Amino acid sequence: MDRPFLDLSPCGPLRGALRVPGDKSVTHRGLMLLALAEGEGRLFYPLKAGDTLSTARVLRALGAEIAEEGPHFLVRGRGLRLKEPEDVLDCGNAGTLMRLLLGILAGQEGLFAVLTGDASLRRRPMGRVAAPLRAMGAQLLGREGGNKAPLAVRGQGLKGIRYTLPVPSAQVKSALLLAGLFAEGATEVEEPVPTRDHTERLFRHFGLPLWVEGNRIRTQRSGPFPAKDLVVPGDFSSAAFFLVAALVTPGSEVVVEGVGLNPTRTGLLSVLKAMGADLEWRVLEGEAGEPVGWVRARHGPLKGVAVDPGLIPLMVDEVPALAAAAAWAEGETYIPGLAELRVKESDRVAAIAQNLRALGVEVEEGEDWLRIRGGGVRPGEVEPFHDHRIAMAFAVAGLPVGVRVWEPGWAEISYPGFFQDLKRLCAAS
Ligand SMILES: O=C(O)C1=C[C@@H](OP(=O)(O)O)[C@@H](O)[C@H](O)C1
Ligand SMILES: C=C(OP(=O)(O)O)C(=O)O
Repeated sequence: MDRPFLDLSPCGPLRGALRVPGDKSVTHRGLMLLALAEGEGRLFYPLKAGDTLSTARVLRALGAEIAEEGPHFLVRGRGLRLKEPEDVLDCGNAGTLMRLLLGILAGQEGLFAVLTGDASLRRRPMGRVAAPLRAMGAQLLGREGGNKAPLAVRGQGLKGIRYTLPVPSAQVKSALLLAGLFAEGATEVEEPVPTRDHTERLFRHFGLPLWVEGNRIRTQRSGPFPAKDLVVPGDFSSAAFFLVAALVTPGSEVVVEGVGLNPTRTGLLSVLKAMGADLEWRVLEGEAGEPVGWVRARHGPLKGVAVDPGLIPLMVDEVPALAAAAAWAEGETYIPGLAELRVKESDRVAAIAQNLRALGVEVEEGEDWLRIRGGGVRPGEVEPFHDHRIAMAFAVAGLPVGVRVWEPGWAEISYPGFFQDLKRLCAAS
């Protein structure tokens, strides 16, 4: 069978301004909370891509009305009570959808649902949400004792628990906070290291119960709450590819506008700065409690660094983009703390190592670390391993010299139009 590919010829300087699609994490959560709210609310400038369209489809099967209004979504919520779906709920490729939805469905008393996903999602660990949800009283069954989808859930009366996250995961934290909205008593999550806090910010936006003390986040059962419009900022994770593309391509200068700059997402900026990157950014406004602004990146020399493992949860989806920058840096970059990358859409540690080697870069791979010897790449072929971030990161790594990207369509999971935007900025020079 012929596999699709895209040949990117060597790109001259990238120049110009760009708005990236809406934030994926905020879109998933905005749709879910509006589906649980009472009345109609609009989600302005959401991400409409593979993952979030899966969320819209699944929420419709659970009785929410979701209409498209140009680029926006108009959602009529169910007032906390979802409808029993008539068929299996297909979460596609979206881990965030499956894990957060398990939290919501666990507390929908009497409602039965089966969740599945594509081959990648069916390989990913769900025990991390199933175990604490069961401790709250959830009834959950699935492959490997509830660790792998397909998963069946029958909603129950839940009881709040106190839970310390064993892995830094905003998805686990969010699943428990969402379940806590339906549980008796308080639900408290302690996170040893900070992870993205979009759920907390959206709870505040919708006036849902929330207390944060240091690294402890608490909620409790909520009564019906009214829908409220929400503006979705641009996705920093999508912006990251263009920032790195500009940093590694001689003569480039790119500005990404209207992008979310939530500090629990922007760890990459600190690491790139430490590498000597010519980067500037400003927060200009807030939307739904999320800081939004612009970031400018100019090409210049980069040097290798040893990354602080504590920063990884604040840039967990940007490690493939960082690896692309490291390939062009002078000297060695050491990236520890990568255990979680092994259980993403692909084994990202292995996928990064393999693609760097395919582009002629020397790399050492440990169980949870990478050591990348920089100095530039040579033309080659990139294998996404069915993973959007790998496809985009290595398109960028190879951009200055030209690269073939196999199955470029994977980028559409989080960024429809990625390659068009890339070509437009290259052509603008
Ligand atoms: O909560 C979220 O929206 C996300 C959390 C992260 O996953 P983990 O919670 O598994 O770290 C991240 O990798 C994913 O892309 C989105
Ligand atoms: C890990 C990701 O998403 P998810 O876990 O929602 O599939 C990602 O977008 O990089």
